[in-house]
Amino acid sequence: MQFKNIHKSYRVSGQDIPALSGIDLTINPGEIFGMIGHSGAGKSTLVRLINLLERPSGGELLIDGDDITRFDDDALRALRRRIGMIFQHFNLLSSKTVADNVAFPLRLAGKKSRAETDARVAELLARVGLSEHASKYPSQLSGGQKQRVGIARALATEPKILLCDEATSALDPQTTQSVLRLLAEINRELGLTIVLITHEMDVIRTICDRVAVLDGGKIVEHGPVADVFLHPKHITTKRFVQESEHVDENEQNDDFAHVPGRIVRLTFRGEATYEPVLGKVARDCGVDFSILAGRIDRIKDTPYGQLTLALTGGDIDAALARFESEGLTVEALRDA
Ligand SMILES: Nc1ncnc2c1ncn2[C@@H]1O[C@H](COP(=O)(O)OP(=O)(O)OP(=O)(O)O)[C@@H](O)[C@H]1O
Repeated sequence: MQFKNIHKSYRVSGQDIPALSGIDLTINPGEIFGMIGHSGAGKSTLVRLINLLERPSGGELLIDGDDITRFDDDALRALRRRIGMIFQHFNLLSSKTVADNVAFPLRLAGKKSRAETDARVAELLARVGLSEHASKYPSQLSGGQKQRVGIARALATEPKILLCDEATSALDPQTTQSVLRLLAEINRELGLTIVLITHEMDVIRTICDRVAVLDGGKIVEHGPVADVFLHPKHITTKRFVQESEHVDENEQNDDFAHVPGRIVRLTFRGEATYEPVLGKVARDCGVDFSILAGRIDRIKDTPYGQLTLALTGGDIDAALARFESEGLTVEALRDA
């Protein structure tokens, strides 16, 4: 999927108000791509362009090499069957049972017999863990269960792409994790491309391979999740990272004002996270360290650690060079 210089404006009271400007982006088949941004950044607009719920005002949007903005009605209908979507508020039909909600897109497509539809619905409900709830109505389900119905319905027509519009924003943290696990499993097992938008860093950190940060209708930073979030460059990305880590960098710098030594941040990734590098290098170089801040976490399946250290004594330059040669990233936060 390729966005080429995509622009989108909305006409409001006779004026064109830009919502997206100059979006250039490639999303690879089979990846989970996240878009993060604050309210009004343009996330919903961007995701809704992919199935042409909104039309771009300019630029090209290629899927499998075809510019979908030029599709006629038939091609567009076929495209939409290849793209499933789930929503923040689930958008289930309240007067239909769980099974009928999931069957709905199959009946619309009109290609399957009754028996085939029933079999497909049973298979989808089993996949999302709702087999026992087939004859319930949406009002009898929890939020997480409703989103599972949404996922089963979105998968009914065997899409290649799944769009998730703030799909976990109405759910509590535990339910969010279980829905994200289900999405990751679907991505792995069905090879589906997932594009999700969110304002929550943790969602991106948990399942995305790559991320784009949107601000004011533009992509301000994008790349592999670990690169973008461990070494954020743009102020908006830095704020998302700080919010998710509950860290106020200014406050922290004030706290460190009275700590002697050179202050550095070390980032460990993958297997290096569990290596006893710190002690070894400190000993070899005669450097003392105090740990000022730190966290160990995972980005998707990869562990990482970040430590803020004050270094004193010994050969600090040699220690920093050793850290780098051991594969850690070293950022100088304050010279002595
Ligand atoms: N149908 C519309 N008509 C007019 N303006 C719109 C319309 N939809 C979105 N906008 C405007 O376009 C900009 C981007 O909105 P969009 O909904 O894409 O952002 P968002 O990042 O998804 O925000 P949120 O998380 O609040 O939904 C905003 O300034 C919004 O007011």
